[in-house]
Amino acid sequence: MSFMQSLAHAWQRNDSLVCVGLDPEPARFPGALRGDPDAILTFCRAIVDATADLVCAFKPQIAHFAAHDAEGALRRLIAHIHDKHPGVPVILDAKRGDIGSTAQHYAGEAFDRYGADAVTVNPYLGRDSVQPFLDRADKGVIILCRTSNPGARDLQDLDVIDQSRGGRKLYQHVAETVARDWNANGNCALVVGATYPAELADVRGRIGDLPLLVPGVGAQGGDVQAVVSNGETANGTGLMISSSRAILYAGSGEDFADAARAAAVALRDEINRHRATLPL
Ligand SMILES: O=c1ccn([C@@H]2O[C@H](COP(=O)(O)O)[C@@H](O)[C@H]2O)c(=O)[nH]1
Repeated sequence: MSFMQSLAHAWQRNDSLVCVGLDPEPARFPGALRGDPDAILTFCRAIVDATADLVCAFKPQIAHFAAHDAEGALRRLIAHIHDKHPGVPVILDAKRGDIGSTAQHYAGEAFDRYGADAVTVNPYLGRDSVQPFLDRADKGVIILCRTSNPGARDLQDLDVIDQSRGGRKLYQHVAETVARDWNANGNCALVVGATYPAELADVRGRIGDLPLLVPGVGAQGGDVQAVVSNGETANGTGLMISSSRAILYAGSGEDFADAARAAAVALRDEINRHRATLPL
């Protein structure tokens, strides 16, 4: 099944737009895990098993593994998700971007080495840098558009002139370019931060039903109601609303996985209260 098919099924099956971000920070792990040589895998696997029926996707962030020399744990975690929770897509948050010959290897890293179903990429180097990802038609390519951080304004809001369509902001140009030109295989999505609801509405207005990965609720303070009302599609889906720290570190004791589950239930229910249309 392709990433887009898995995502559509997971939205329906779990009645959820929640994406749980897997950002392990060993310093925040419960004391019981501190002596565990495989603590990153143990922690993330417990979170996954406690929340898999509540999510439309999982999103491990590669730096949180690589910084701890834990790429092997990341690979085994993704294999565990596919094995124990088939049908829940895995988005590798790697924000890759390089010239085509190198991007080819980044695509192989995400999809073949790690077995991810989708990967985040940076469009700054242009179409040829994203092409090796786009060519993997069964995989999702989730392109940075308007990110959640304060500095998103520095470049993404710059006015640009498009010869055929006049003035617009850079993120608006990215949104339209991806929806119109880069999505020939139907495998593109965009990243838009929850912390900028007006820009989220603007992007949704430019891209039809293209899925949006929306980080920034929870620890970054994004407003859930605004995200849903400004970002959902007519059938009440179209969003992967991602939260990492607010779910992973909801508890700090041995019951951390139960606390994470409770936080994921609360987020799913809050989102669903604001959805215009719930799937059948
Ligand atoms: O615009 C972006 C793009 C990616 N991220 C990533 O999402 C999570 C957010 O973590 P929280 O703990 O829920 O704040 C993290 O992995 C970021 O690298 C983002 O925040 N904004």
